[in-house]
Parts: sequence; C-alpha cells; structure tokens
Amino acid sequence: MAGLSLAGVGKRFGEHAAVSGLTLDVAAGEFVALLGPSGCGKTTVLRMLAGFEQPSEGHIRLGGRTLSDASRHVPPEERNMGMVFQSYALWPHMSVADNVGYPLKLRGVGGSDYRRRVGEALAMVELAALAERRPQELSGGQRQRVALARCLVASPAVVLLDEPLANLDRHLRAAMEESFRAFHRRSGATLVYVTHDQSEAMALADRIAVMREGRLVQWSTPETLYRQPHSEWLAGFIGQGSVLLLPGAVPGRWLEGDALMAAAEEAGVQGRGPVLVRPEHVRLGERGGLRARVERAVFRGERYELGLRLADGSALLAYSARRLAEGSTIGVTLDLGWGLEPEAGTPGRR
Ligand SMILES: Nc1ncnc2c1ncn2[C@@H]1O[C@H](COP(=O)(O)OP(=O)(O)OP(=O)(O)O)[C@@H](O)[C@H]1O
Repeated sequence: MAGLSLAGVGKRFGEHAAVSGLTLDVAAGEFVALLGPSGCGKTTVLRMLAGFEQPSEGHIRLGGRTLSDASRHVPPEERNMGMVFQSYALWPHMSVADNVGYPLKLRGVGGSDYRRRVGEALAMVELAALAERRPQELSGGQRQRVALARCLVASPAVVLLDEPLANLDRHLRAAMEESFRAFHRRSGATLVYVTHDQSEAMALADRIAVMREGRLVQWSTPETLYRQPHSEWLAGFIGQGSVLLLPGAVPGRWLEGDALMAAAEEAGVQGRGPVLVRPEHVRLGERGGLRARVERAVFRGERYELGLRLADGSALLAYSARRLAEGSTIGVTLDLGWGLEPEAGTPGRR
C-alpha cells in the first residue's frame, strides 16, 4: 500500500494562514494522529488530504501519485480515501447493512460481491448481528462503528478520522479506542486521526504530529513526545500538566538541596534552560532531598496524586502509593532527565 506525503503544505483563508509549511511522511499502514489545541489547523489538514480544500502551496502525494499541488487537484471521490466524522452522518431511513453498502451501490457493485463485502465490513466492526437495525436503534458507539464499516467497505488506502469520539462519553471512548485499534490491525489501512485529546492520540497512534497555530511543532512517537518534548509549551500540553521547569541556570543555584545538585549532575543536565520533571521522576521521603509541602492529596484509585510546593514556590506533581497528610512536609529528590527549549526557542531536536 501507498505511503502519504505532505511537502511544504500551506493553506490560507484570505489573509489568515490556517496551515503553514507542513511536511510529513506517513508510512503505508501507519496510524498517525494530528494533535493540537482548537484552531491549530488539524481539520484543515484533513480536508486538504480528503480533497475538500486545495492547498495554497506545497504538494500532497499518495504513493507516487500527486493528489494536490499548484496545478493539480484530484477530486475527493478519486483519492481512494475514506472519511469518518464525529457526527456519523448515517442515513436514518436505511438499515445498518444498507448504510454500510451505500458506497458500493454508488460504484455499481451488486449481487454476491455486494453482500460479501458488506458482510466482511460489518464483521470487522463486530456488528453483523445488528445488520437489519436502523441507526436510531443503536448506541453512539455502535453508530460510530457503522460509520467505520461504511468507510471500510470501499477498501480505502487511507482512512481520515475527524474527532470520531468527540460525541461519546468517557466510558465509551475507552471501548471505542479498542475498536479503532482492531480496525487498524484488520484493515491494514493508513489511518490519519484528528483529535485535540492528547491521551487519545497517545493511546492510539504510532506517531503523532503536534500542531500549533498552523505549524508542526513535533512529529514523533508518543513515547518520545512524552519523554522528550521539544519545547516548554509541548511539555505542558502532553502528559500530566504539572511539569517542573527549572528556568535559567544550574538547578540548585536557586533550589537548595545537595541531592538535587547530585541528581542534576548525574543526569548530565548542563544547567541551561528549563528541565522537564514528570511526576514519576519525583521520589518521595528522601533524606537530604528538597523540602516540599503537601498542598493536595487526591485519591486516584491505584495511587494518590500529590500537589507539592517547594521552598522557592515552584509547584510539583508527584505520585504516592499512600496518602500523605495535606500540610505535612516531606523530602523529595528529582530525577532530572531532559533539557527543554525555552518557550521562545524554536523546536529543533528529535
Ligand atoms: N473555510 C474557512 N474560512 C476561513 N477560515 C477558516 C476556514 N476553515 C478554517 N478556518 C480557520 O483556520 C484555522 C484552523 O481551523 P481548523 O478547523 O483547521 O482548526 P482545528 O485545529 O481543526 O480546530 P478544532 O479542533 O476547533 O476543530 C482557524 O483559525 C479557523 O477559524
């Protein structure tokens, strides 16, 4: 199957640049997420991939074939792509099976071939038993699976998904994540999944393209994004919100504590720029560590989440297996691992 490539893609609406200089290479069969805050240009990218919008600059290719560039624009129906929206867009007067088979009817497929392909698509999303129901007799998750089957029935090379879980409650979203994983495994299609939910993107995608204000800020695996974000902004956007940024110079120049200095040296932190500390990098109850006051202890089932305050006023998030009294003081040491670009800096590292 064919890989998807975007080179220098931009889209302007009048004076406004919704997307600028976007370059991405997506391997055939890869599951990628476009992630970013509202208005960052994700949907515009998806619409350019689908062919609903023409890029103002750059080109989009699928395999060796150019889909869009300055002079060419292959229409949506000739792109071999399927699209799934958050609104499902199912026909209420048709059965589940007829909804799924609709794209085949449009292509003039009939008879046993039609029945076989509809049956296979329904089986893939585990809805064969509900084939004769109407969409309004289904749950939200089931409707979304019908939309997936309808997209799949035409065997697209690329499936574009625009916030497909946005209308579902939290419980159902987790179950549907599993459906998407299974769908990806069985179909072998290249999936491009737009979301503003970082945990959803991390759970599903092989690689994530994070966008901000129309530009790509990082393109990497979920693990790299979490552990080695390129910028302060990304560090806050991905993973638990509370990261400790030690701005400026050598940690310890302004945070007292020998243990912190030792940890910083051990981790090879040169003391330039802020340093990322995730909650799992905070060790509690250490002698000789920094003193921290427990401001908040929230029970999260498998652990407590602690809001700590260091002597210099910095906030820190930590995990603990046992409850610690709010207002108490403990020692902490920090496992300092990753130096970040300051907010004003340009992301440059992989
Ligand atoms: N047809 C259009 N005409 C003018 N401006 C547009 C058009 N479509 C999108 N925009 C603008 O382009 C920017 C990017 O919009 P886009 O819908 O791609 O963002 P998004 O990241 O998908 O946001 P959300 O998560 O809220 O859907 C926004 O500022 C939006 O207002």
